[in-house]
Amino acid sequence: MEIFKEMAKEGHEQIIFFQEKKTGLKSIVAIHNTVLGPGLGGCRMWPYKTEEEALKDAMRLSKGMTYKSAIAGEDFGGAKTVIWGDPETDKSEGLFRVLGRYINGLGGRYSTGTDVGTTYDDFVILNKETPYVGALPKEYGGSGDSSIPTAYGVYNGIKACCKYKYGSDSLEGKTVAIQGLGKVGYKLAKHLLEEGCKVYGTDIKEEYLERARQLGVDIVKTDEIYDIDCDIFSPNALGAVINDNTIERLKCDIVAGAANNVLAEPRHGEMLHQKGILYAPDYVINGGGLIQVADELGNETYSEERVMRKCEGIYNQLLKIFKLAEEKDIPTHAAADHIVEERIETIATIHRIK
Ligand SMILES: NC(=O)c1ccc[n+]([C@@H]2O[C@H](COP(=O)([O-])OP(=O)(O)OC[C@H]3O[C@@H](n4cnc5c(N)ncnc54)[C@H](O)[C@@H]3O)[C@@H](O)[C@H]2O)c1
Repeated sequence: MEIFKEMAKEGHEQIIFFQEKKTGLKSIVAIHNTVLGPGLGGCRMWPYKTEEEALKDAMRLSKGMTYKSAIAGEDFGGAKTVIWGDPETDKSEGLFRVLGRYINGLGGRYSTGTDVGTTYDDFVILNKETPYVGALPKEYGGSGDSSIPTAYGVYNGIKACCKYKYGSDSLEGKTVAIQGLGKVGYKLAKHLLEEGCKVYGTDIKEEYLERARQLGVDIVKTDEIYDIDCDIFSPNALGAVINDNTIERLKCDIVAGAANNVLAEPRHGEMLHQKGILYAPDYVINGGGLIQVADELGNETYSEERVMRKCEGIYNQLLKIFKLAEEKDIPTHAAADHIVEERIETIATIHRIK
């Protein structure tokens, strides 16, 4: 991979490689864009097959964070850390403390937090070496479980989709198929059932199925979720679930859920557009967690009320995106990208004024 060429193509500002022999740390921090503010993005730990795979993932994820932060109206840029290692076997106090020291050396240009393969406990350790970490548990002065605002944001986003598609944001009597009943999916199901939806759901973990069943969710087999005749299909488990195989099967009007990178490729957003299925772009509707961390890091005191209010703002942001997509006759994900790029350009212009 020609790193400088790839950085220039995707617009990355900086990539930092950290290693420390004793602890076995091999880590990459990719800072994509800091026009709006310092880089913000979680830390993923994954047993990548190659160095290049780790680097590509850091670059892809950091760019995604720029877009997520920008569309949420936050004054943070996009960045991400990856640790090249197995979260089951390679974690240690030393590893997270040395990473904390290195991140501290960036002087606030980047703040981190949890992602796939890392936990709150890892960041309580890392926090001993740097204050540049968000979403710590409440007992450690952090803002706690980010799935609460994320689920609330998705719920508000689904209401916006219904407003646009059906002319009313009432969810009463609507049928929703939820893929993944984990932290976000379960809380989302609760919001939807409270508002009179019929909810189908699936997961691969038996204990999650049982607690959802008790809530009133109709459980279906994992593969059946794509075939449910429903108003809304809500992916809250894996990425790339909107692809050539599934699009043909979907019997819904709306796709709206928390999962990241829902579209296998951008062309699948175009395919949904052609089929008349309204897609709530993932990085817009699942911004609740980012909004929470940005509030924790960007203010002297964290305010849960402020975060929940901002999550309600996802409703209007989506309506704006849908309107633009309609005006330009483009897919909704492209309309969201357009708004992000416009905001970054505007703020860059403003920052030039001294
Ligand atoms: N938690 C947050 O604040 C947040 C914020 C933004 C985006 N997201 C994204 O939302 C999604 C859900 O996040 P979460 O925090 O609830 O994670 P989670 O791990 O608690 O839940 C995901 C669930 O999906 C289930 N699952 C895995 N494979 C499945 C399959 N093939 N079919 C059905 N279910 C399957 C898992 O068993 C798990 O219960 C993830 O894609 C995550 O990246 C989460």
